[in-house]
Amino acid sequence: MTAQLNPRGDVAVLVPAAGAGVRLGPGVPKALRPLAGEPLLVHAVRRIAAAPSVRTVVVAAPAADVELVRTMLAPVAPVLVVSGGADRQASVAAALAAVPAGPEIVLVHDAARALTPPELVESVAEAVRAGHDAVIPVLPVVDTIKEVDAGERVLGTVDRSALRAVQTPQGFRRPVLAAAHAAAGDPLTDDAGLVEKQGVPVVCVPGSELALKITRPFDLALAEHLLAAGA
Ligand SMILES: Nc1ccn([C@@H]2O[C@H](COP(=O)(O)OP(=O)(O)OP(=O)(O)O)[C@@H](O)[C@H]2O)c(=O)n1
Ligand SMILES: C[C@](O)(CO)[C@H](O)COP(=O)(O)O
Repeated sequence: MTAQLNPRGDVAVLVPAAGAGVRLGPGVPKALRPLAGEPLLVHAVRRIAAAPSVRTVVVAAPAADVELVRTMLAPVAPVLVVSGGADRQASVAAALAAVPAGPEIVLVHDAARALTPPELVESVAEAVRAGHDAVIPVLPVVDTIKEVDAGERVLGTVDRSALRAVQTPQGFRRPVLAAAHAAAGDPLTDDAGLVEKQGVPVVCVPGSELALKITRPFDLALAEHLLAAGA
């Protein structure tokens, strides 16, 4: 039987969760590290599953932890779990290959963005449903940005008014994401980048500060505080 959430939903969410978390410091793979007593991945999947449009969730887990992740997520939501790859792009490709027939909108969402609210999942999906091929949530850049050389000498100041910090979930019409991954070459850091290479327009929607990527120890501490404050 296919693992399904809302059978009337038109969205599949791919959750790359196979990263090591090197920048977070030594320990188990990042998606399995505890945040307020539960693994990051549990927080992430619980919020995805609360989005009414979501029909299918496919998690790309660390290769050695596929069974562990299946057991861990069974009480949270019906999900498919596959083995992730050597980089994020390979993990997304493995999850994409496991999406059953049905959903015509595919979102890609980092397990590391564990506090992302279901409303952001819905707003990205809705923008794809409204006719966009590819949609990314973004925030304005708040710091002054300098370009530097290899010796950390400043070459100049970048005009930040045209820059955006990109989050996930990133949403795509399913054939658009499939074609972009089929044509993929060297790994890129996000799926929109693959789609851009195909010449497909990518549009932005407002992101959420709660969708921060837990990357360094400070981010984990911040996420703990946000949860304690009711996020
Ligand atoms: N081989 C990989 C590498 C990353 N990811 C996932 O891609 C997301 C974004 O990656 P990032 O936050 O950079 O995680 P890590 O690669 O684990 O971080 P680091 O570079 O610090 O090791 C994470 O949910 C991570 O689990 C993945 O599924 N497979
Ligand atoms: C996809 C992403 O979350 C967009 O900001 C990000 O690029 C992934 O992080 P990584 O550290 O580059 O893997």
